[in-house]
Amino acid sequence: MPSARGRSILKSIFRSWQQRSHPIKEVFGNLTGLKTSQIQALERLYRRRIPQAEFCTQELAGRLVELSLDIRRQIGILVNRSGMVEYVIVGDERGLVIPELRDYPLGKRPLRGLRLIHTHLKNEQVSEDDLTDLSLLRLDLLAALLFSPEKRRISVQMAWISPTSSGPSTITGAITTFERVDLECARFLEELEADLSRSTRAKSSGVEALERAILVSVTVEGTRQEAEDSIMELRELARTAQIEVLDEFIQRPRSINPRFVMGEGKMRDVVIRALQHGATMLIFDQELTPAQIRSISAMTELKAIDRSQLILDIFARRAQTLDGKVQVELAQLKYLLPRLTGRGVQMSRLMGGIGGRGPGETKLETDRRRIRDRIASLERELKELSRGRDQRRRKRVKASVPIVSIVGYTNAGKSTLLNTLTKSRVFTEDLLFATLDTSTRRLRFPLEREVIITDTVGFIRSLPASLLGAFKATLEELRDADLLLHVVDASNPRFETHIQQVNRILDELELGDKPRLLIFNKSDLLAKLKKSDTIAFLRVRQFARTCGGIMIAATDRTSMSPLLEELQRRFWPDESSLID
Ligand SMILES: Nc1nc2c(ncn2[C@@H]2O[C@H](COP(=O)(O)OP(=O)(O)OP(=O)(O)O)[C@@H](O)[C@H]2O)c(=O)[nH]1
Ligand SMILES: [Mg+2]
Repeated sequence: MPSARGRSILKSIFRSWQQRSHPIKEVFGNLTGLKTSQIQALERLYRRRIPQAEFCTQELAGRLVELSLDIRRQIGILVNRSGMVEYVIVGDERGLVIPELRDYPLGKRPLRGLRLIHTHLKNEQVSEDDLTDLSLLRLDLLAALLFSPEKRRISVQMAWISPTSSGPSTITGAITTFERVDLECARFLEELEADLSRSTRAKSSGVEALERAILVSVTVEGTRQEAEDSIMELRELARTAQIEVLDEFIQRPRSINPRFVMGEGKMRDVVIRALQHGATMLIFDQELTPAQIRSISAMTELKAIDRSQLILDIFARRAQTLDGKVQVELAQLKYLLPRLTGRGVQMSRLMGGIGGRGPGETKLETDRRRIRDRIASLERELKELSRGRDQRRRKRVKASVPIVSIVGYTNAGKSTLLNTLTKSRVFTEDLLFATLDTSTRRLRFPLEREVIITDTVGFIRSLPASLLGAFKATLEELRDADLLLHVVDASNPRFETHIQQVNRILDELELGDKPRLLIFNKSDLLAKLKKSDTIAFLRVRQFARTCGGIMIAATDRTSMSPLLEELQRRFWPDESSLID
């Protein structure tokens, strides 16, 4: 549970988003009940300068304590690396709320460039809430000025973020008298920042990932198991996009927070974890609205994207042919259009995707109108391309060669099957969405018989509507198919969900009544599955038996016979076996 103060920090940050601009030298916090002279005294704190070598002068510390005792509230100042006071904040007896640090965005730096020096009226030590502020806001340093009226002396306790073997964590120093603080401030911060940068880099070494992400799933529907399966797939998608996944969070609240999707407490945990691991982005398993993306990235100072955008991004990387490229750009623009509100920053945040592979930097500045024009022109181009496809199709239909289309969940082994059957070399890989473009090959049977086989883009749950729309053109070819080979990865314990999802998408494409043959692929891995997940193994075997599915290993040519026989039986039922 976040502490009361933790919550109030978040709330104050939320609130301050709405207050777009503020006069620079305003005193922050609740000033009600203060006399004008007291407010003026607080405002005068903005004129102070601290020499770079010191964290705070003794004189200024004395003044803060004095004012604090006068108004009986905590007072804090945020000081930048040049020793200038950037924020003066008034709290209450027990704490203070740091405003949004708009002029000090974090960017890629490990520390904010601001230190907090604040008074503790009751001589209490650095608290949990202090440490939360420190790590959440990544302050350079936090100093509590403690004051005991009996001794009439100021003591100091400091805390800072330090790299440790398990990631950055907060260190709290001992309480000491002001005179005995021995800190060469500028150098200390410089070295600390360098150490933190080094440790984050070292942690993420290995595969040079473009981004480091924390996955978040927030759902009110379904079981926990479903959420876990789905996030596991999101992890695979991230891997395909060469994103390093650092951690995952699943939250199943009673209702969804409309602004941040996850609850505020969870949000805080996520941000702290992001800090610890040096994450650069959050990926949500659920679709986010444009407003949610904006709120979350403003709040966390991390890029936030959803599953659809991740899939779009993968497609953008993978598109090879003109057809594929046109379709992906079309899908990206269609995804973007309703999300444009006309502000440059928001646009680039959305378009940037991962490592900025949106439809191009110059297009970022184009307005809705131009995007619409572009969509129209891409659609024309696509129509042109599909005309060529139509002609080829017509030829095939005329030649009355049976057409078999391979469909199935992504990574099921569709392209491998096509390759093995037709001895060709369509690109296959153990990543999602290896295939974006349909490939067509001939499969020859003896006695001059042949069928045409097409490989298609893999399906996935929550395929973004814009993508499905864009790929409808290529998937049009499925309409001509005499038979759909629905390839299932039998070694995947979630095979049933995959089958359902594929069936659902086929229905959506109005292909529900096409003759279909279920192919259970990767049978070579079943022995392993039997050991690791016996129940899944029994389920898949049972399923294949009851639905008349054919077990194969697409990587092994010799396992193809039952499939070839079945094809032959379906297309040339009168012929006796042609297979050797
Ligand atoms: N062990 C084993 N691996 C297989 C088999 N068939 C395919 N694979 C592997 O599964 C991975 C995915 O194969 P692809 O043929 O690219 O799958 P796909 O269905 O075309 O995938 P997308 O194009 O991404 O939708 C590759 O690493 C293949 O080598 C099989 O029978 N056994
Ligand atoms: Mg493929």
